[in-house]
Amino acid sequence: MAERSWSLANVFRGVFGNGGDREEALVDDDTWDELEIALISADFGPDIAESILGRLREQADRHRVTRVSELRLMLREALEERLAAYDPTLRLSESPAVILVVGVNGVGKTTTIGKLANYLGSLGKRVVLGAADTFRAAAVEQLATWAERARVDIVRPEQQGQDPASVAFQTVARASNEGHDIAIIDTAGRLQTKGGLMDELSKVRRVIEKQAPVAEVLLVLDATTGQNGLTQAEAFIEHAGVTGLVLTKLDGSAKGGFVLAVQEKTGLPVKLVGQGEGIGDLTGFTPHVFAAQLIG
Ligand SMILES: Nc1nc2c(ncn2[C@@H]2O[C@H](COP(=O)(O)OP(=O)(O)OP(=O)(O)O)[C@@H](O)[C@H]2O)c(=O)[nH]1
Repeated sequence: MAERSWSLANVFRGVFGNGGDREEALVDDDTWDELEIALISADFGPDIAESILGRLREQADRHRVTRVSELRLMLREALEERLAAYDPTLRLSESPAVILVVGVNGVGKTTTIGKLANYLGSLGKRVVLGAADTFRAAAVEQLATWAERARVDIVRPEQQGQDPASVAFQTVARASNEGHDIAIIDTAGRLQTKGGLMDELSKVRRVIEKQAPVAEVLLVLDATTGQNGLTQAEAFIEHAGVTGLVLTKLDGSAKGGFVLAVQEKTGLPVKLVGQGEGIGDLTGFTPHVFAAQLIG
C-alpha cells in the first residue's frame, strides 16, 4: 500500500518497528510516550489523543498485551471504529441532485468541484456546474477550465457581479430542463464580510429550493491548516446547513489525525478527500482503508 505523507507509518516506525525486530518488541513506558507524541504531532488534538491512549492502555491491561505488534492492531481497530461512527455516503438520489460547495478562500473548492464532476462523469452521470462565485472573473474562468477538462456543462454569470442566487437558479433550471443528474454550485469564500456571505448563501439556498431540494452542502477544509482552518470555517457550520466535509491537500500534510478530530469536533462526516492537484486526486472516504493507511 503506497505510503502517504499523512500516514503515521513513518512516525510509528520507531514505535511499532518496520516488520523487523521492533514488531516483536515489548510494550514499555517509552512505547506509550512515543505513541502519545506521534498522535499529537499527527493533529489528533490532545483530547482525542488522550482518550485513544486511555482506551488502549485499558485494553492492553485487560488482554495482557505485551507485544508492540498487538498494540498496533488494537490502535488500528480503535481508530477505524471511531472514524466509522459517521456516514461518509454522498446522498445524490434526487434528480437533479444539487450540491452546494462552500468554504473559505483558497481551500480548494473549485479544484474539488472539477475533480468531483470528472468522477461523477466517469460514472455516467450528467453534470452541470454553476459559477455562483460571480465577483471574481478569474473564479469563473477557473471553474470553466475544470468544466472543460471534466467534459461537463457550466452555467456562467451573464455579467460580473450578477446575483449568485440567480446563477444558482439558472444552473438548477438548466439541470431540470436538460436532464442533468447533478448540479454542483461553486460559491464565494470571502470571510471579511461574514454576515453578508452567510445571507448570500441562505439566499442561494432558498432560491435553489424553489426548484429542487439541496442534496448536499459540502464544506471544504484545507488539511494543512488543521485546527485553525476549522475555526475559520465555523460560520459555515453554524449557518450553511453543512451535510458533509471535504478535506483537501492531505497530500501535503502530515496531519492525518485531523480527519478524526474534524469529524468529532463538528459532528459532520468526511465525505471526500483531496490528495493532489490532478483531476484524479479525489477519493471517497473509507474508514477501514484510511485507518489501515494511517497506522501503516
Ligand atoms: N496539493 C494539493 N493542492 C490542492 C488540492 N486541492 C486544491 N489544491 C490547490 O489549492 C489552490 C486553491 O484551490 P482552489 O480550488 O482555487 O480554491 P478555492 O477554494 O476555489 O479558492 P477561491 O476561489 O479563491 O475561494 C490551488 O492551487 C489548487 O491547485 C489538493 O488536494 N492537494
